Amino acid sequence: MTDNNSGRATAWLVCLLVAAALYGNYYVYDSVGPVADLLQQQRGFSDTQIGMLNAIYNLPNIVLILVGGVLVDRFGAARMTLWTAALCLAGALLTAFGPDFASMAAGRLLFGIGAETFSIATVVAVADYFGKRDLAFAIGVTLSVGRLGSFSADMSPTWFASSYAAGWQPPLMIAAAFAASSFAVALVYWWIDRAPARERAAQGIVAAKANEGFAWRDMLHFGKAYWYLLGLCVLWYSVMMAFRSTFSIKYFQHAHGLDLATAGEMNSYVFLAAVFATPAFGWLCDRVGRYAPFLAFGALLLPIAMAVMALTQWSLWWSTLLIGVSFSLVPAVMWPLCSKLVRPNRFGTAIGLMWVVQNAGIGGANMLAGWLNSRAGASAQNPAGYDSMMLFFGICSVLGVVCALLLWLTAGRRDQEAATHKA
Ligand SMILES: N[C@@H](Cc1c[nH]cn1)C(=O)NCC(=O)O
Repeated sequence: MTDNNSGRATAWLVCLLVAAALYGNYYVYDSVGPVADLLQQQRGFSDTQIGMLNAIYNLPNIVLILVGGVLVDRFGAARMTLWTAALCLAGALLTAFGPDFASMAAGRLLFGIGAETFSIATVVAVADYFGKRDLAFAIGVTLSVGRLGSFSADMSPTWFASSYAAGWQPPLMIAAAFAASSFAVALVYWWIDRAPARERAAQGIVAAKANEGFAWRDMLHFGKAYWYLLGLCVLWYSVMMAFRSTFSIKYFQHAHGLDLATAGEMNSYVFLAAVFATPAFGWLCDRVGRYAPFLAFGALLLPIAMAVMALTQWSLWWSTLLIGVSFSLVPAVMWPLCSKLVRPNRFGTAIGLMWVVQNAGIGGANMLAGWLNSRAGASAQNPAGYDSMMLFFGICSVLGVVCALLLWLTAGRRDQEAATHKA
């Protein structure tokens, strides 16, 4: 389908539409943090309630994304992108207009149920159109535009200062508007996909999906390389998300003496680096035709960054640089490589299973790291109290490197070979 010029043009159009849809989705994902203080001051929400508005996103997905992945394989990426974008819009509206905490939490729950399956559908959409050629670059482009959505949400107090001055609700209404634009773009993608979907059906891909029913059994037949990839996904995302999204700013302040603004800025550079570097690394992997060695290199940078932060007094620019490269390289390679390790009609299920464990891992790492800090009394007066958290993150990231090396040994000697031995 993608061998001729019009096929390539359609593929890039779909890639850009999916990227635009992901931008709105990631904006809503990160929209609670900037209004946290206003919610506390104006609605009297406690820290626990604000934490719950984000936690409620992850918890149901420990079970639900697997179903979402199976549904993507069964009904196709375009239909699932559209349906889940509608769910996300409903969730964002309820969060913005909910009269009390319970309805706001229900809104975040609805958004979470839609958003993770939506993300799977976007990766599968790109894989449907790009096959082998330029796949990592195209996935890198969509992820990078998604990261721009996260970055925009972080910057929204500056960009939409007047809405923040008006209170907690207008910024969440802006987030709902981004969810609406994401739905509109998903609708255009679904419309464009109708003819190519018929073509895929004629080639037997969709027919195979529909006839084979649910795929629980198939998961047991994913090859060894897939399970090493899953191990890396859980360990790497647990450290990356629990550290960078939850504890890094506080750690920079207490253990390295940065003020809040500088610590926040230092953290946001990781997002900004990923906007540019993710597609660049994807492009490089496509050109070189190797994936596993790049993945192992990206995974290795994380424990090195942890060691630099915990064991040296080097400038935090070094660890930010290392984490920025790792945060750009690993996702740019992980999802294209996953598509090479399983059959196309099981790709959604394969990502779904990875994200089930990933969500549990991120939730567990957040809780364990918080408990380790509290137990050791970590604070500005006691920076050594963060040592056990850093050791925990260090061990997880080293185990991630072990998974990446085993993956390289199993499937990566010539990555292309993996495609011919799919589970
Ligand atoms: N399961 C998602 C988690 C996420 C991050 N931001 C929004 N959702 C995931 O792993 N997505 C791929 C990624 O690297 O963002």
